[in-house]
Amino acid sequence: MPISLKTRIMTKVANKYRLLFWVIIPLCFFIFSVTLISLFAYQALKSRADHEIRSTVLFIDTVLNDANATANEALALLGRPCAGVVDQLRIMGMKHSLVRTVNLAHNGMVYCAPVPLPPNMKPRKYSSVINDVTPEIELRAGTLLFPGVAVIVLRRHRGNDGASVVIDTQYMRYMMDAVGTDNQIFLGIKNQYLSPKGDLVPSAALPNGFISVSGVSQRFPYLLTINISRYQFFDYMVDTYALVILFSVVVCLVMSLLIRNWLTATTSIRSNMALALKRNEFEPYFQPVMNVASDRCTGMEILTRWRHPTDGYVSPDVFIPLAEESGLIIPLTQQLMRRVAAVIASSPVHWPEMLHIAINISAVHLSNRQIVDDCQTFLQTVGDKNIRLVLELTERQFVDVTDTTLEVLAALKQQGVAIAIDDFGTGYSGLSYLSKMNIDFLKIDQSFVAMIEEETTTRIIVDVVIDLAGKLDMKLIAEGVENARQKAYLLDKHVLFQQGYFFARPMPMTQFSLYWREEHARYSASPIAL
Ligand SMILES: Nc1nc2c(ncn2[C@@H]2O[C@@H]3COP(=O)(O)O[C@H]4[C@@H](O)[C@H](n5cnc6c(=O)[nH]c(N)nc65)O[C@@H]4COP(=O)(O)O[C@H]3[C@H]2O)c(=O)[nH]1
Repeated sequence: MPISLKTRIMTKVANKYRLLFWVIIPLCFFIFSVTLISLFAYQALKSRADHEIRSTVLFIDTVLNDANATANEALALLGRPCAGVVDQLRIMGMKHSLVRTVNLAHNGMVYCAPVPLPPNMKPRKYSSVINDVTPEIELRAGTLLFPGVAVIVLRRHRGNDGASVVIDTQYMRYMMDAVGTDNQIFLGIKNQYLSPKGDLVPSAALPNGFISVSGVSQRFPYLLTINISRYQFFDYMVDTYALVILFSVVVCLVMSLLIRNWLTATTSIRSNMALALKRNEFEPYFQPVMNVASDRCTGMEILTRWRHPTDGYVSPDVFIPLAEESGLIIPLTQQLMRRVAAVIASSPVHWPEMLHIAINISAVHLSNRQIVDDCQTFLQTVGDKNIRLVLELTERQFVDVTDTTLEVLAALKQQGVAIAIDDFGTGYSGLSYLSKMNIDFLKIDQSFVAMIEEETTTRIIVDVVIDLAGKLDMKLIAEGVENARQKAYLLDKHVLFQQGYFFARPMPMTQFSLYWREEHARYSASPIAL
């Protein structure tokens, strides 16, 4: 059957999109690793900011505690004439490096300050809030004497009188920097924020961070906020995880290269396969199956070989799965059957006993009624050459036993075609599956035959497989027999039909014709049944 237009178009489209994988898969991997790295960086920055805030809160609380103690001390001076206490206020201010001045107020108006107020300036009125427990704090852009330098004013009240302590924020900001942060810490009191530069920013104008972390003091009514910008975040990520990012880029490139090479190879195999079919590049090889009791050839397994004109030998383990995937397996098998039938038909040899010719078919073939016609054509072509056609179905592929499959199997049986399960012991078939499919032969997989020479415990597996096959009452063929010990062991277990390099390797058509003639000449006398 010629390769259908649909198959050709589908193969072309599949090949085209397949190539995208070498870009998509590494790209997905890269996106995944960058996402993971970003999550790590996000978590690391967040917990670093948390830590910075906790340390800064501790520090500011200490400063405010000192200021609060000073204010409490100053409260004791309330009511006394300013001239008598102003020196004490000065000394109190000097005790703490961050305290700029200590003032006393009466009826909400400052009446005593260490530095005389300019005569044209009225001191600010005290807040009406009277709270003896928590001191009141307030941010100011500057004082009357130093208008451009932001301060915190802490007040303690006694009725409408009170003491206020003015705290310099400049040192506080230096100290905040000393916590070792690159992040921007804002100190929020009431509706204003003190920026790291010393400006006062209203809450609404606070810049939005990509990551925002806040913390409050348990003791004083203020808030600290760190806003980490997107730029800072990426900067940190690139700085900290540069090696990991580089590593994932290298992995992506290598991955992309490997996938690309693999895809190009398989894609070229795929597209070459259609051409190879047209050019008859697939060749049947013949591997004899022996009856070891009589040492005679009773069958041949047909194995496809592809010798590409430029790429050389391509293993069936590579091109058969690709042919199955792309739908080329059916035309490939049909071509093979035609060629094998033609070789047998053209040979002058007429095999004295029934010779089994086993063709490998894929599971998909059984759900296609075309196989019945193909077998019919094969049998008609070989005519009276005394050939029994065997279809070998690998156990590694699952066959969905549908009504069509059963119809196909019944039709094949009627034609006298036998069914063998290849690679028995490695795949899907359960007992009910085998009985439904009406199987004639089981081929013990070569991996079990290889176990024969291993330790007794491993060899038990071979015995179990042989026993199971025997109990299923099917004829057994062992494949992959490579030496006399394996042959003898299998014979001892009554596995008479054996195939493998020990007897003969798969051979091309020319060699097969010769082999066939020789075998025929030597053994045509005594009949053997398979
Ligand atoms: N180590 C060892 N190997 C041995 C020995 N005797 C035979 N072999 C190899 O074992 C494989 C037996 O074929 P399989 O199990 O049907 O396994 C086959 C079969 O499943 C598949 N295959 C080959 N030709 C076709 C085909 O035309 N159609 C389909 N659907 N599958 C095919 O490809 C598989 C591999 O085929 P090959 O490479 O030809 O490999 C063949 C054969 O060359 C031995 O003594 N020792």
